[in-house]
Amino acid sequence: MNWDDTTDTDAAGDRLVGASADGEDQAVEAALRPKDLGEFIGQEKVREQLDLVLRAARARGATADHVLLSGAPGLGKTTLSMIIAAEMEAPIRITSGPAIQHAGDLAAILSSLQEGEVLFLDEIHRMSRPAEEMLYMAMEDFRVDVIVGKGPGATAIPLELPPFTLVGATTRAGLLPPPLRDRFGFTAHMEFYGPAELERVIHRSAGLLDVEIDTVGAAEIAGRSRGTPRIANRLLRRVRDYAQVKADGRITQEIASAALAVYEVDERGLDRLDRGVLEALLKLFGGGPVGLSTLAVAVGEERETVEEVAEPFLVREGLLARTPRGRVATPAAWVHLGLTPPRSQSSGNGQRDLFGT
Ligand SMILES: Nc1ncnc2c1ncn2[C@@H]1O[C@H](COP(=O)(O)OP(=O)(O)OP(=O)(O)O)[C@@H](O)[C@H]1O
Ligand SMILES: [Mg+2]
Repeated sequence: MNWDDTTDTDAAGDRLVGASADGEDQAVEAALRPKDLGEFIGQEKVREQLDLVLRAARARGATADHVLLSGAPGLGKTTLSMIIAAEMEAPIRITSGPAIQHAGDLAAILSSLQEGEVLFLDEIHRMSRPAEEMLYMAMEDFRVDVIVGKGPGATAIPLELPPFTLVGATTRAGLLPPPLRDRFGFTAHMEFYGPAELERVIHRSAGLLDVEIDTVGAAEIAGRSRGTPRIANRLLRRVRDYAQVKADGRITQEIASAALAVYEVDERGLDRLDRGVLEALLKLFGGGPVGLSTLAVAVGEERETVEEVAEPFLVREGLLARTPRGRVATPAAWVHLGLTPPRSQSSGNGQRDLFGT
């Protein structure tokens, strides 16, 4: 699976199905975060492996190995970092790659860590090069060289650090330089969640938000959540609003689908932008192939918005393919929009392989 290109650009504004956290998410997410590994839903392999790593470290009375968490936005990286600290009964310090511009910024943080502390470095792929190089030594030898002075007179003063656990998070593991990747003792790849797992996330969150929801109501929301707990929680809040205003507050399947129809999130989690792109591709260009720029003009969006915001999910869902000749709709796209492919579709416009003819 390739989620390296899952980028939510500002161009798309605050989408209900966007995977990045908006202001409201940030405010409520703290309350919805699972607090320990047992509460963390899904990601079985990651959970099992991490459990072993942490238990073993605890049994040895040692600081846990450095952990790298990689995965698309909203899959639980920040949540897991906090769980790691909680499981180790260690304090956690939170910072991010973009916040560390100079090696000195990092030296200041590292030198103030307590023994056993968890340092969570979000968006670790966005750290500056000099800071990254300082981090190599800190991770391996628990030591940094602080450079004092400039030019030929500059001297490096070694500084011992207490043992600590670095938890790095990245949505783009591919962008990490190998020397950095290699210094993590354990790497967890977070996958998109299946519908059953998302249902559990929704039931759990509904409980915490004190909302009544039935099984089919939760399934309805789960199916539209694009494999992402953050989106599941956000859709749940919007459905809750609707249930409160239009009904008795209880979430059923009818309420969930009526609410999400209002917000234009369809059964598979496509929103207006996604559907607009697909519709243009099918109705105006007979399913393609069509160039990205032409497609973007047709939907009245920036090229980047179509490419970075709409397409990754459509590709992941198997509704659209990027080919050397342009964008092509798959047979599933025609089915999803309830349209019939034109006859010429299967006869020689570059889609042979896709249509199996
Ligand atoms: N496995 C899970 N079980 C229950 N809830 C989860 C799980 N994973 C994530 N969540 C919920 O989804 C929300 C988003 O998770 P989190 O902030 O950890 O994602 P992230 O991977 O750090 O995203 P980003 O890349 O944007 O920083 C949280 O509020 C959390 O409650
Ligand atoms: Mg995060």
